[in-house]
Amino acid sequence: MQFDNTVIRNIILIFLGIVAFTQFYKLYNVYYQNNPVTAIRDLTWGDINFIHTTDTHGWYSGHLIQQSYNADWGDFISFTSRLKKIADDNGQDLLLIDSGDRHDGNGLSDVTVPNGVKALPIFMKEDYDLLTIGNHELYLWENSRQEYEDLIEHFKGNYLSSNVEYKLDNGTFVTFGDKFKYFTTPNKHLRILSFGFLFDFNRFNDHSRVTSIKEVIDNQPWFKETLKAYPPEEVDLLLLVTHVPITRSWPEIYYLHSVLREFYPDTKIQYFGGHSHIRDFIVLDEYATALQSGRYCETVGWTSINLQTDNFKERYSRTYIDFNLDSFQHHAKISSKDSFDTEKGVNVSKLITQTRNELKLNTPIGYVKKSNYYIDYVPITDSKNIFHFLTKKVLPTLTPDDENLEIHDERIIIINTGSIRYDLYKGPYTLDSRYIVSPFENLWVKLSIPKGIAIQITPLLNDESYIAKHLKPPHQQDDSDEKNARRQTRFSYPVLDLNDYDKQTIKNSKKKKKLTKGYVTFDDLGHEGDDTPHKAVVNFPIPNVVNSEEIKKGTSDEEIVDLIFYDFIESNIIWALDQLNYTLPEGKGPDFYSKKYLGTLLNEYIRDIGA
Ligand SMILES: Nc1nc2c(ncn2[C@@H]2O[C@H](COP(=O)(O)O)[C@@H](O)[C@H]2O)c(=O)[nH]1
Ligand SMILES: [Zn+2]
Ligand SMILES: [Zn+2]
Repeated sequence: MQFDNTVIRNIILIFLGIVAFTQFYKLYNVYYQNNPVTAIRDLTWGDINFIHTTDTHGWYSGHLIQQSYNADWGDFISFTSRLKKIADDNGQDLLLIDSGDRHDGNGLSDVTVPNGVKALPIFMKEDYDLLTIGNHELYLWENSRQEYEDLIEHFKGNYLSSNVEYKLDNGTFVTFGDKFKYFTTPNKHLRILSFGFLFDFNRFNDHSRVTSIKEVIDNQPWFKETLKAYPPEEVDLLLLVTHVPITRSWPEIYYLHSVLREFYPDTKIQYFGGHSHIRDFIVLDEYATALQSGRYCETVGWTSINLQTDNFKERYSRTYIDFNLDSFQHHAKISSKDSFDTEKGVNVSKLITQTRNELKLNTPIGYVKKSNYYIDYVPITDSKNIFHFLTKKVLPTLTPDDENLEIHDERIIIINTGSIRYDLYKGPYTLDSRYIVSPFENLWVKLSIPKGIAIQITPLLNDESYIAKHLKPPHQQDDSDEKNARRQTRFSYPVLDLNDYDKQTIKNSKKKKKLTKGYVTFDDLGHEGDDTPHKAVVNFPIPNVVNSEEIKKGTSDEEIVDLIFYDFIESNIIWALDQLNYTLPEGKGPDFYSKKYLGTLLNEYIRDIGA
């Protein structure tokens, strides 16, 4: 068989092309091994440096099935102790700050009575320089009492709370810790005046009291007297440890800042925020910034300040450190785990394991076979959305505790979406999983009202008014106006081009095989704050409330139906009825319906039916 030269030449060319491509692909991989796009971005150190945690919500075991957050509290303690050594060796200061919310959302804190009794001693192993109180320390008296009797005693003088008080048995109100602290840092001898604030939270238990920041500033003389007692020439840095979102759409920090600037026109001011569970960094002016560090031990926040430079860009740095060992060891500059571990850190990790065994947190309840169920990684209409799963499958299994209770043929069951705290992942569903997803132990109550009224409640609560806004997942409370404002207008240091961000994110997402999913944070300093580049996780919008609907077609609006909801959102339901000009019959408040918590319903559904 005669082959003409062309065919032979083509075969050789194809062969050479395959060889060249193979070589190129090998070189491409070698390049990425040495320069992986997931190369961890280094920390920038300054005269004074801060490690910040907030909204840990009991996640001290770490995330057992998420590699990106595989470090536990013992590893975190080893990490901060290594960083302290680096700071001391360089004559720099490093302060550890926590912004509260240490309960609700993890079996380690929530499975005990009272909540937190085993988790808080683990939290307290970390030597925080300053910490404050979150709203989750105030829903239940038992948690407020723990703060007052245990944490404040333990953190002597470092627990600041300028607008929250605790009621003693004799009825007098006292400060949770101290209203302010004036101190000097060990290495740079910086003189710091610090305060601790909580947002204007009104669901505090009757053994506590929150006064709004504005009320404290305007009507409690002690605050301005303190500012006058420590004039600018005696203060190198003002430090505000808060459980307040720093986002521009939440005004409280900005009011506080306007007053502080009256007394301290150009003193450096560092704010730490919390509550809305997002990573964020805001530039308030050229001598003031605010850092917020996510949630659930997914993030360790970092910010540094160079106090001497006149150049804004050299003055500040911020990093959101993924809560994992690779990141921790990278920033500690210690490649071997054995050398990275500290005795205290190892002992705390052992205590966590021992506590988890004692609490039987890994007890299997069932198995999530079919899918992951996400809070907002997929739209609410998607069968893989957890609210879709709960409203279609789980809530309809709720039955009244009293079988003699008067009930009607049709019913609507409403939950606030903020009551669901984390995605539900495929795999073993354990006692821990139940608290991770649905930790709150609210009673179900019932109102029997005309169908025409009942079907309007959910849409009404899902408008963006303030009263309803606090019912959705915290990170979704940063409303879309704020997100858009953040993307279009930038503070003048530096002016960021929105397109840069989009280009970078699209570029990153094109390297999908090299990037893990995770946070891609766009803040006032740009989009390279995350220490580990990720492929962005999408957050679809989530409403304030969702409901299951067991309503028949064709029945009239006057038909009486049962509206069932958490007692936690009773005030919001009553508000909605008022908005609808519906008056409940005399003495017909909500009736008790069931004390089978949603978490228990979920357990039974997964155990008996499977998900
Ligand atoms: N159904 C319930 N939802 C609750 C309860 N306590 C709090 N929440 C929800 O959490 C957010 C606040 O969370 P945070 O971590 O940002 O402080 C709140 O707005 C509610 O949506 C509860 O007992 N039951
Ligand atoms: Zn929180
Ligand atoms: Zn909070």
